[in-house]
Amino acid sequence: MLRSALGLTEQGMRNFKRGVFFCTLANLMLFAPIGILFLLVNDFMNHLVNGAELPQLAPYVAGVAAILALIALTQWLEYRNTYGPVYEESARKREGIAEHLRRLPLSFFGRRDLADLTNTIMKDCADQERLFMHVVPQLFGTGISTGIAIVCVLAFDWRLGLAAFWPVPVAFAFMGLLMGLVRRKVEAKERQRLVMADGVQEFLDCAQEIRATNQSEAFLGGLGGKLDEMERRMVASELATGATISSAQAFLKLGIASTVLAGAGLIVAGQVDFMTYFAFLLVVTRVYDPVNVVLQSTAELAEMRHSIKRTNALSAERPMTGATSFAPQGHDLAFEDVSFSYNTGEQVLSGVTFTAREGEVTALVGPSGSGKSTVAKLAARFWDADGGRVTLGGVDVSGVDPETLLSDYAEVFQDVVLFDETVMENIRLGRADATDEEVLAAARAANCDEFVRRMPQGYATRIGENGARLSGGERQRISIARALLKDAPVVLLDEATASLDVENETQVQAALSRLLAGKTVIVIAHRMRTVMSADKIVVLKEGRVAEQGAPAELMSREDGLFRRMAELQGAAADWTV
Ligand SMILES: Nc1ncnc2c1ncn2[C@@H]1O[C@H](COP(=O)(O)OP(=O)(O)OP(=O)(O)O)[C@@H](O)[C@H]1O
Repeated sequence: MLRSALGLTEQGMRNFKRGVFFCTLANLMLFAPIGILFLLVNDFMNHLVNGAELPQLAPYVAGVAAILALIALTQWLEYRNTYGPVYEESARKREGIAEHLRRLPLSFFGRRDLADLTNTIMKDCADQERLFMHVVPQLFGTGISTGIAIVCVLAFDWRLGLAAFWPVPVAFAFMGLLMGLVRRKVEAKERQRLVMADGVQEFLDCAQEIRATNQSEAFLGGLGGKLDEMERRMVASELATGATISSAQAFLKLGIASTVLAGAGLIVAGQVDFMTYFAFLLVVTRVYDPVNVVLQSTAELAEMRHSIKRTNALSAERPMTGATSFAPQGHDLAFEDVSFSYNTGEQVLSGVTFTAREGEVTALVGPSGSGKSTVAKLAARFWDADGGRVTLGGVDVSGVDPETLLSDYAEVFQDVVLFDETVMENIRLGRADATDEEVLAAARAANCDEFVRRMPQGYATRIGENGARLSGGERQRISIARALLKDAPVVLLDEATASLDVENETQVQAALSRLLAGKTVIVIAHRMRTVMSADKIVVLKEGRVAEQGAPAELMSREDGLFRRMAELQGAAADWTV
């Protein structure tokens, strides 16, 4: 319960308990000098009032030295049990989140906006790291040690104890009453921070389009508005937090006054001796400091609660799981009455049934938005179908672990993702254990060799963030080289569109023909040449299979849809064939 509220792993909780223990010990040790001072003053009073011997200072000095050593030891133990383990816990948590994200279905990434997700991984984890280092163990430790001190003091003299400590519950009750308001302000600030981060990310993502359409000023104006709102929310949050804490802390000061008054009254009535009164005055000057710390930290907890809630919500997302042993009978890929909708609820595929056979090229054609890319995504279990099933070699892919399944797939999509690494490493992504020779062979087969050798350091050239220095055709050939290296039995291919020039297109086609030989190929076809040379065509329209068959067969249908499309190709611009 507490572990989940604090968002800790099991090991983290064990370390946390140790941290709290040593923090409590360190705090209790800080009361010890008061005890020594009390004993010393008591001896002196005895000497002055009763004529007892002048106390020896040596034992007190030794006592103080021993206590200082003990304080140093307990603080060192507290430090060791909070700081180091917090870094480890933080690393564990980040690794856990990364591992979890790896297994989440793509539907999750569609639902969550990326700025929010980045915020959770980076800022929330860092916030928790800071708070678990500087605030939470100290909050618990101080709370416990102060509680122990209060019980001891009450046992010593309950009347003076009450006079000293009555403001403590009042201050906490006051905090409790206003915490709802503080939390709301903190959450509003955090929401606005996300809006802000979204705006900045959008600006960076669309910088080129914004400039091209002369929208920079308008866009920056909008961003400025979000920044102003952020500032307002931050001020409101700081104000609510600060005012609540200061007011609660002000209550505590009343305890000093009530102790002085009650003590004076009890002395006059002869119910308390001067030394007891003196001891209480010493305790009162010391005991409110840790309570102040607790009050301060309680407000910080409001912020932490928000960030823990978000990391916990992320961890609670259900990952995609499945069997890690996968033994398909061949590699025919079959869609059986498949229906599917994205999170929006709109039906994207309905009753889709077709088989892409091993050794054949199956071309998907249809208007923009008819569901071709969605079919390709379902084939590789990037998403799970809502109805019907997708099978590979007779095995339902929804029962197979996504990573195991994907080892049988190679994808060449239009939006090729490249990393700011060397060309060699970008190709090696196809198969991590490939040797340099194998990478070079794949690059040659994908017609990358010529343009790579023209680069300053050849295969050792870094290609810039997302391959910014490469043309569309070059990027696609790198992606084909990756797929060749992987040599998976199923290839999903989203053909490049008109962005390729003639030379590039010829090179890409030659590379593709090597990649596709003997594989189960699903191609989202954009060129007539590909469509006509496919073994089978599946025509999609509004998420349904309108027609399917060999190109010649579909062309021979008098009033067939595909035939009409092919004939009207020039006029019907929105059909991708
Ligand atoms: N991640 C997503 N979330 C919500 N809806 C989506 C998502 N991806 C696609 N869609 C919707 O699903 C429908 C089918 O899209 P899909 O990309 O499969 O079509 P397509 O035939 O490949 O289109 P195009 O030829 O333009 O690439 C469209 O209405 C699209 O808006």
